[in-house]
Amino acid sequence: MHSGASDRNGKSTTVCLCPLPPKMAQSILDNMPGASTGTVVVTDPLNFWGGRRVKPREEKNAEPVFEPATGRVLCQMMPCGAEEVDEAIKSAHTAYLKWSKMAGMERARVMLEAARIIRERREKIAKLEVINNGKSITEAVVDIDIAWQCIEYYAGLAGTLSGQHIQLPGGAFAYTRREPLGVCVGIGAWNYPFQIASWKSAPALACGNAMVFKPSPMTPVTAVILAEIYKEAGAPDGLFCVVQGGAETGTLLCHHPMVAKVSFTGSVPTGKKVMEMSSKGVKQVTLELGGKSPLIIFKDCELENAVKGALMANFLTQGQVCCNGTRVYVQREIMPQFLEEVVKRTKAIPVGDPLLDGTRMGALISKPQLEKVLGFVSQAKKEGGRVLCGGEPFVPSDPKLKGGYFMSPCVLDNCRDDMTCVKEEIFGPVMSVMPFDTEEEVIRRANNTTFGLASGVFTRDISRAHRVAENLEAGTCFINNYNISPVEVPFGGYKMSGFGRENGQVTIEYYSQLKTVVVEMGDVESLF
Ligand SMILES: NC(=O)c1ccc[n+]([C@@H]2O[C@H](COP(=O)([O-])OP(=O)(O)OC[C@H]3O[C@@H](n4cnc5c(N)ncnc54)[C@H](O)[C@@H]3O)[C@@H](O)[C@H]2O)c1
Ligand SMILES: C[N+](C)(C)CCCC=O
Repeated sequence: MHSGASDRNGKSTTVCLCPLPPKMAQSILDNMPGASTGTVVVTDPLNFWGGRRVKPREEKNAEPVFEPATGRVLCQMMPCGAEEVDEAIKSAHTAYLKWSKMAGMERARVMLEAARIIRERREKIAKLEVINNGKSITEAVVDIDIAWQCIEYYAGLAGTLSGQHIQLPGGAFAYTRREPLGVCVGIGAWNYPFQIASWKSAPALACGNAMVFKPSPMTPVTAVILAEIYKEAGAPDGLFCVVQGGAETGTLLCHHPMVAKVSFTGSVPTGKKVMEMSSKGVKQVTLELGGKSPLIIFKDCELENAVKGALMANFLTQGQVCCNGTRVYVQREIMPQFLEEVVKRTKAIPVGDPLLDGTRMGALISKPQLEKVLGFVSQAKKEGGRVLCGGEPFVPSDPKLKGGYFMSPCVLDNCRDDMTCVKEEIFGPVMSVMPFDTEEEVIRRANNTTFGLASGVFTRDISRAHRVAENLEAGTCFINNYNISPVEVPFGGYKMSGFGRENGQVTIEYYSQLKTVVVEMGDVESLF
């Protein structure tokens, strides 16, 4: 099937599109209830623009996408090139022209319907996420819940966007208008594929923008589900588009002249490139980057909670979480009790088939990532660290999981601030534990990093808790908990962990712009 598209000079060009009716895509989720680890192959197109799934113009440069729990090929990801990126952005711009003229409450109704549909299909979406990402189904369902809650939250804000009236002398006045930016680009990482797509699209759409989203090439299969749901909910065709690809496709998106803003989630090195590319077109940028966050446990803490907090801070999504509290500072007096309990709990974490309800740790995203994390454990031992548990490749007993990327969660002690495992982001299930003596000392050590994404403190002393939170250089500080993600509160980094925010009311500022209108009610008093 062919569809005409006009180029910049208005001449019509023909691009080979192979659209699928939206109902075809539903079949992928419909197959989920009966799916199990090692049985799914995704063959439908994974791009989405113009209100339909679209195959790339030429099926070339295909890259295999693996199921982390089995090492099988889940699908082929074919990166979009310049023509497809241009098609998607133009599709988004067409939708933006319509969507931006709607009232906030009209946008809200579409977003609330999208949130309802996601909620209704949460288990099916979560299952597909598990198959592509490797995280446990228990976590994935929570991730999908946080995704629809984010869309619901910004639907609530869509109708509240407003400006100000300012009275000026002589009857003159001014008012401000909060206006959308236009076509926004979202670029996602692989650890929370559906959630990241939702966290970026929800505020963008609420403010009247359209979005073109590029998932990580390692997790291409669920963002297109979100695109279908937005369409099903009544969004204009092109409002939320999905283009697949890696660095080259991402570069094309950042350079495209019709893109007003780039919201990026990923590593610091890539974030720097995105920032540099966006500067060429003076595009707004939001960077959600890496971290190596401190978790500080004082001797007066409620120890049971502190241990649970340390596990939550290190082992969700196989430790592949940007804001994890992987530098665990424990006041010296309680170190023995802490280590005994945290090692016992870590050893008891069920590792295995991520689709089983009892599993709490699935497979890491890829074989290279598994090998990288195991390399950090080896390096830690060379530098004097002591492995108290885990840190080894894990082969589940189920034969279908033999090729999966599993490892046992690891607790290291005898660590020092100058060790590689303490300085660098590992992005795997490795907790590095260190003793400290005083509050002043631990704040200094906790802040001695170029990162600044998150932090945590466990103490019963309410004054100390807030004093420590004030003095930690990080975008988030969890007090007596860790890695909870209420969408009502902003999330984002300090220092090299990035800037801008996602979630919370403040994020409206990052997806809109303010126009001032000054109204003269009298005559012009001219100097000329
Ligand atoms: N702060 C957060 O919210 C957050 C969340 C998840 C992951 N992360 C960070 O992301 C990293 C792991 O994710 P990753 O391996 O996908 O990161 P990555 O930087 O390798 O890739 C992130 C995304 O950028 C794209 N990309 C790569 N090169 C690009 C380029 N030159 N131009 C445009 N796009 C490009 C990738 O295709 C991918 O979609 C970790 O450092 C982690 O801390 C941060
Ligand atoms: C949902 N969390 C735990 C805040 C993670 C956000 C994305 C970071 O990896």
